[in-house]
Order: sequence, then structure tokens, then C-alpha cells
Amino acid sequence: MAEIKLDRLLQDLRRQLSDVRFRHVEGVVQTARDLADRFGVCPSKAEVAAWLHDFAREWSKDRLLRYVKEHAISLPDEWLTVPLLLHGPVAAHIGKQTYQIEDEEILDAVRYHTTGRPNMTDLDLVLFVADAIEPNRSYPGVEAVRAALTDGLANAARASLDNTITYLIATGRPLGLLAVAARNSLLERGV
Ligand SMILES: Nc1ncnc2c1ncn2[C@@H]1O[C@H](COP(=O)(O)OP(=O)(O)O)[C@@H](O)[C@H]1O
Repeated sequence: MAEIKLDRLLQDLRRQLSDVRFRHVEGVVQTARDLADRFGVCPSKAEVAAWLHDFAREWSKDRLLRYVKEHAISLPDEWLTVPLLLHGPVAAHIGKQTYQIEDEEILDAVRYHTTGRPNMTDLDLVLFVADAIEPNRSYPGVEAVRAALTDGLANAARASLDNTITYLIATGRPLGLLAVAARNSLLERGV
């Protein structure tokens, strides 16, 4: 297997992300490593996923949609209803094509980092929760998500999904259905 081009990924990220977003990514990397250590997940996989996850976060909707079309990335229609959410699958595709990140567990964690998905793996949960609680995050409800972590990663993910879904409904925004499926799946697990 070819070696992951992490140095190049970091250089490219610095060039294309705003300073604020780059600091967010650094916070996610540190938090993902800490959570991975704490919950028995491979820290280096968590770190690679964290560096990659927001690669396409500052792309426009049109650019995301164009990328998906041009690279024939096949996704269920529900992804297309909220184009912003495509930044996860697009980052995963770029990670594989350009930086030799071929581990499907890492790529899935990146793909689903904003919405979650049914039957999330521990690596999925580490990235999802790290993204929600890294130290630079300060949105209403973040403390509840941090507090839920004392009952485990899945509980923190559930708290974050509750918060996001409630916020999207309260502000009249479209809701990507995978987040609802992810929450239902956590409830089925007894979280
Ligand atoms: N399931 C969803 N459906 C629609 N929008 C969502 C969903 N989940 C998150 N969002 C929105 O997507 C944006 C990015 O989410 P965020 O958690 O900040 O992830 P990222 O780290 O990728 O920027 C936010 O504006 C958030 O409200």
C-alpha cells in the first residue's frame, strides 16, 4: 500500500482553508487523538481522518455538486438535497485520489462526519464527536455535548445530533435524513 501523503495534505489544507477553519481542524485533530486514546480507537487513524474531514468545507454548493458529477461519485439522492453535506464524501474522494488514504474506515468516518449514519463505528464516533466539541467550538448546547461524553462516545454523538436536528428545525433549514437515521440507530442501541 502506498504511503499516505500527510505532509502534502497539511500544506494544501493550509493554503485552501481560512485561518479560522484551519484552527478548527487542528482542534479536531487534537481532540480526535485524545478521544481515540480514551476509547480504545487507533489514534493515528483518528488523526488522519481529522486532518482530511473539512478539506472541501469552504467550497461552494456548485463546486461540490460539480465535483460529484465529474467524478461520478454515486450517492443516494438524499445527499443532494443538502449540497453542503457533500463536503464529507468529496473530502473522502480527494483523500483517496490525491493523498493515498485508502483505509475505508478512515474514508467512511470522513464521508459521514457531518451527518453521522446508522451503525456508526467507534472511529466514526470519534471524528463526529471531536468535530462537535473541539476547544474552539462555542455554540449553544456545546457544553451538553461535552458533558454527555462522561456516558460514552455514543451518548455524546446522540446529544450532538439532538442539538443539530433541533437547531435545523428551529431555524427552518433543510435536514439531511442521514442524521435522523443515525440518531434512530443510536436509540436502538439503547443510547
Ligand atoms: N443533517 C444535517 N442536515 C443539514 N444540515 C446539517 C446537518 N448536520 C449539520 N448540518 C449543518 O452543516 C453545517 C456544518 O456542520 P458542522 O457540524 O459545522 O460540520 P463541519 O465541521 O463539517 O463544518 C452546519 O451549518 C450545520 O448546521
